[in-house]
Amino acid sequence: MEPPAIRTEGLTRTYRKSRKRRWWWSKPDPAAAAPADFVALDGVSLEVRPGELFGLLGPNGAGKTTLIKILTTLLAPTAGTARVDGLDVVAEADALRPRINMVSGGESSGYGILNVRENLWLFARIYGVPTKVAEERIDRMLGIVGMTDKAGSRISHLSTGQRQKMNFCRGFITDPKILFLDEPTLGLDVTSARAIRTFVRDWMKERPERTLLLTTHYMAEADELCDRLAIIDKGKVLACDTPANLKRQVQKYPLYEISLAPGAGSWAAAGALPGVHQLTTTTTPTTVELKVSLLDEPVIGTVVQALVTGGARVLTMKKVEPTLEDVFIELVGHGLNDGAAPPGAP
Ligand SMILES: Nc1ncnc2c1ncn2[C@@H]1O[C@H](COP(=O)(O)OP(=O)(O)OP(=O)(O)O)[C@@H](O)[C@H]1O
Repeated sequence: MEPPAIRTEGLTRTYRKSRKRRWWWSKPDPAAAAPADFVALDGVSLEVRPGELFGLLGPNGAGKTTLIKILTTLLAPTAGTARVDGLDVVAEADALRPRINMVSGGESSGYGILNVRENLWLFARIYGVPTKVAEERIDRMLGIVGMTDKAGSRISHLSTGQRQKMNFCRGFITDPKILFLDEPTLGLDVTSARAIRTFVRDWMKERPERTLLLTTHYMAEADELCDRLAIIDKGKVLACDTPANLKRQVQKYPLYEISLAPGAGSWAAAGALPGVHQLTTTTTPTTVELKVSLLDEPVIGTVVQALVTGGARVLTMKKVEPTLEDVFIELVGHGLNDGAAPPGAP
């Protein structure tokens, strides 16, 4: 039987916290405790099947990159085990490396004095891809990201987004069995991000044995692309399922979006009403957006009444279907992109 594409058991990674800086004239304090290690990954057990497009969804600092670095042999775990394509990422790293590839949206790899084509060709040759095949793949990939006209440009002359697209091409040129994409569309314009998503989907369909692990902050991207995904926060996996099943978990709570005029009144009382399950707020330049999930449908009347009594001016209100963001809020207590901010009062 084919092994799982990725399997981790109790995977843990701690980082050593640096000691507080001490001036040379100050005396060492023998009572000062050594700083505790920081746990970036905390006992993660996951299984990704061959052929899956699997997502890791979590806020900044959740541990996604740490996990990807361990799976791609760039970082050793502190405890636990990880196998990729059946191979142990520590003991069998050399055998594993030719089968995988990794692209990180934020990285700036490549040689500035070489042009785009030369950089990609060099990388393909390091992986042993024959020149003719490499040339064909380079042409195809540059076409997909709309950079055919930049093939002869030195990478030191590229914009940040163009560099990122070149790196994206690099990930596919070796035709890896298992590919790791860390935030592939971070900061790209809408059209480029859409082209990349379409390509990723087509690439997966082309050969059923390919596996792709993707991290993203973008809920819609995770929802659109991933067969299954793990929601990760503070180094722990909080949930792992298909996007549809995850959303089903929160479907039992009727969900409303309410737009308020900014600066008018208070919504704090609404969040504390009995029957209100969760209330989160987002402030836009023109409105304050409330998202309220309820234990029971009729509670919406009480919520609106509390808002009006508090002096808030309701602009629009609609019932909505849950998104992955709502699953995340349910699990973590705040939105993916708004830090640890609790539902707040004005
Ligand atoms: N080399 C390091 N030394 C110390 N702490 C580190 C190191 N690398 C990462 N960390 C910490 O480990 C935690 C997890 O970081 P990681 O980069 O894995 O998160 P992430 O989920 O990829 O976040 P982001 O979405 O912001 O990229 C963070 O709190 C980070 O500060």
